[in-house]
Amino acid sequence: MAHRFVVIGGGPAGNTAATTAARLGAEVTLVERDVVGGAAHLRDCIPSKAMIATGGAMDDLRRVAGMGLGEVEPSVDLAALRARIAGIEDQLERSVSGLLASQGVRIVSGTGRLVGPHRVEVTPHGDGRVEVIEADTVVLSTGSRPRIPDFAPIDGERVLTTRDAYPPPTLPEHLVVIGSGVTGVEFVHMFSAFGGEVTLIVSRQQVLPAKDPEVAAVLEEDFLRRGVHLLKGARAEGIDVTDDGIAVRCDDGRVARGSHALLCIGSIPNSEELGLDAAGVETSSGGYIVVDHNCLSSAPHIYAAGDLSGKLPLSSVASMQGRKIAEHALGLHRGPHRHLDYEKAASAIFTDPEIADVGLAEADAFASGRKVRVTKVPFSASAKALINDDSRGFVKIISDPATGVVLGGSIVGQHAAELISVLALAVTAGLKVNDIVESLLVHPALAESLADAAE
Ligand SMILES: Cc1cc2nc3c(=O)[nH]c(=O)nc-3n(C[C@H](O)[C@H](O)[C@H](O)COP(=O)(O)OP(=O)(O)OC[C@H]3O[C@@H](n4cnc5c(N)ncnc54)[C@H](O)[C@@H]3O)c2cc1C
Ligand SMILES: NC(=O)c1ccc[n+]([C@@H]2O[C@H](COP(=O)([O-])OP(=O)(O)OC[C@H]3O[C@@H](n4cnc5c(N)ncnc54)[C@H](O)[C@@H]3O)[C@@H](O)[C@H]2O)c1
Repeated sequence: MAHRFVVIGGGPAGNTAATTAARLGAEVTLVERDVVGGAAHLRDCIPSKAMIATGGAMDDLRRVAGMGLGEVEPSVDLAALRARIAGIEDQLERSVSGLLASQGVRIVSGTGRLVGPHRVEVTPHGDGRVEVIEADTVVLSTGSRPRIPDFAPIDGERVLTTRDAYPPPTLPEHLVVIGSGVTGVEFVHMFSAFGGEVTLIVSRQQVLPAKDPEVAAVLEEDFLRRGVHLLKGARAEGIDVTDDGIAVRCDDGRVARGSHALLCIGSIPNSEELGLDAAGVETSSGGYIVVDHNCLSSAPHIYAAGDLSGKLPLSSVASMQGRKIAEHALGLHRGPHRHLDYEKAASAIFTDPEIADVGLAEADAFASGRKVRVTKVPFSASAKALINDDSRGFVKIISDPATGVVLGGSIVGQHAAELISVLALAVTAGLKVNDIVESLLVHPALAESLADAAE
């Protein structure tokens, strides 16, 4: 009998686990209650990037003077933007569903939960019959949802979670963004590019508190240039909805007024209704499933992946976890294999300029006393950056001074999210700075700055 592989949740984690397991010969069932492709993925990650791309196009048009062209003042067509976002979601959902179907994965539409160590119960939407599916392996990949504190009267009109904002019913004249992590700064960038006024409530003294201060400073400079109001050292603790807008009350007595408020204060895992006790699956105090390096939970055949696993909450990481789980469950780890190393995950923040990094951070190396070589070149020395009329930012490479092996790097500037792939490959494959220096790259190209920094 084929291995019965049951997945609850069809986001990047679940659908990659499903297609990989099917390719390896398992009999795969995928249970999804909402949207195949993933609610966080298709209703946060992707639309936020699509809206940022639209804002970026507007910024490019405003910059045409620098390219020797006449000035243009673009405006947003809200209906066209809404249709663009819906079109992208539809196309990606169809493409993921098509891939699953082509691999023979059975998709069951409904809400899944464990009713025993090897049994998953699915409650369909509407009047359908409750189904119980027997499983040899279960993958829990139900993702996360925006955290909504008691003080926030979310109405989807003026007080929004991120999922209400692609785009919101009306374009904010003045948006107050609460929270300055990755999500918060991307939204500040997005709505200021659309031409609105933006206030950002920053709970610490620096936006992106987890990032390199040098990188955060470049972003703050851009925000100030755009006229963004930064309320530093303030935590939101109340939101009042008035006739003509909103007022966000902060714990230090300051009040941020605007037309709309947007919560960007993190996510919580979808774990409460999964029947975890019925299968002996342990969770952390935050509700994440406790997993080992193979994403295996405290139950020997139940895995967790994606945001639910409490590791690095990125779509790219979720997919890789899904792939590794299927390979582990179906015995591929008995041969040579590479463990998932979260420290080597590349990530990017889609602001203007973009910010991307991978591997060891300079600050972490110094904090741990590790000897590293840090080399940095600005894009102002790049012919391509000058041709593009945007020479902001830099490339920084962290390497081992003894061996030359690339340990990490960060890039701030145009196309940083694409360029970081070269360093991600170097970090994963253990390449040396000389491998980059001796690669014959295209000229003129921004990637040449990587070779210059590796020199
Ligand atoms: C604003 C924002 C922007 C982001 N941008 C990026 C980015 O640029 N790059 C990046 O890599 N990551 C980004 N992320 C993170 C990324 O979206 C998540 O890490 C990723 O979607 C997690 O994948 P997942 O499979 O765990 O969860 P999801 O994508 O949420 O999929 C989980 C699925 O499980 C389903 N489900 C839940 N409970 C049940 C149940 N009981 N039964 C059946 N189905 C169920 C849900 O409907 C959902 O479809 C962003 C996140 C946010 C909030
Ligand atoms: N481009 C990308 O890849 C991308 C984009 C968005 C999110 N993500 C993923 O999602 C993860 C979570 O990011 P996030 O920004 O959604 O959450 P986060 O938890 O990293 O940041 C939330 C911020 O809100 C602040 N905060 C909390 N309560 C507050 C209050 N009452 N008032 C003011 N500030 C408050 C916190 O101090 C924190 O700085 C990221 O680490 C990343 O993995 C990725």
